[in-house]
Amino acid sequence: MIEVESLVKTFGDVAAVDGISFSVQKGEIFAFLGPNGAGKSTTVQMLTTLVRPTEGKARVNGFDVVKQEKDVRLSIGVALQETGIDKVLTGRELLVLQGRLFKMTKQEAEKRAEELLRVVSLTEAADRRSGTYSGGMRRRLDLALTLVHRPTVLFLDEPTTGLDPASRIEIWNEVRRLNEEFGTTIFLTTQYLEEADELADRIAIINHGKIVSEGTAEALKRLVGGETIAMTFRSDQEASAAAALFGHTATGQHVAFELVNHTLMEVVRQLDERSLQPERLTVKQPSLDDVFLKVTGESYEGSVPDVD
Ligand SMILES: Nc1ncnc2c1ncn2[C@@H]1O[C@H](COP(=O)(O)OP(=O)(O)OP(=O)(O)O)[C@@H](O)[C@H]1O
Repeated sequence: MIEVESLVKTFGDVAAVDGISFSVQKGEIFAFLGPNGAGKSTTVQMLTTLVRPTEGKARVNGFDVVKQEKDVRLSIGVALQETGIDKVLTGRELLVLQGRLFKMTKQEAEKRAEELLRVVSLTEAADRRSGTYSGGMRRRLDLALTLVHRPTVLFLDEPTTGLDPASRIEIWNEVRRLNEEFGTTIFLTTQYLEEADELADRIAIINHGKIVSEGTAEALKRLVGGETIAMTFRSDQEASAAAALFGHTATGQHVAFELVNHTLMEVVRQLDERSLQPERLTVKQPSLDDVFLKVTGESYEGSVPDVD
């Protein structure tokens, strides 16, 4: 549905997007994950024909984004970072208007509005002015507006940036629903590792205009190794004895190692057999933060503003 080959966009000396290639299959949710200024919006703008690539090729729904921009536009839905929704009209009125812009009859547009209000759970608020909606509701209305003409590919540029945690979860549910109910292919950008992890079938990490890693969340996490176990014992002696059982050394009362050669159950059983009881035991899964650090050498935290 989306094929991108060596795509480049430069602004003066700045390579905002620096030779990226990837493809997104039909029905997939694909996330572009990266910090501020990584090149996410510029990529979305090229794929949605709003910005012309400097070099490279991209096709969306089989249409070339430069040579067939009109066909691309008619087959996609786009929700950009800033929602430009009129505040005076109601949610329903805006949806009907959008349908009319896509040349639907009044009846068709009204029927479609009703359907979409249900899809994004705004039926009850349908006849209120959209200016009275919360941030989350406005984003949901924005999603509905992008769906009026039944696009097969949907582009969402940072759909939850600036939203509170509860509204973010609402949006996630809607995005999943669209994908499941209509089989819509979704390309989304996000600064939030958690969001990519929650929603995406596949993730590409973008940094300084380049894709630095790509795969499922699971595969990306495997890059940085497996689970790690961390234990704290009452004494250094106990910690040393416990560590030695698994071929490791303790640091004071602490023992930590990756669960490569032993399962968690084996570790617990062996400790129990020798009456070694840790005071604390935690098992940590690798996170996408760990992946980001590994593939970019930079910490993800600190590059992203807090939402709440
Ligand atoms: N119109 C423009 N003119 C000049 N430079 C630009 C323009 N648009 C983007 N850039 C630069 O290109 C780089 C990538 O920007 P882009 O907006 O694509 O990043 P992003 O990953 O979407 O970040 P954000 O989360 O802040 O939107 C940045 O360094 C940005 O300053």
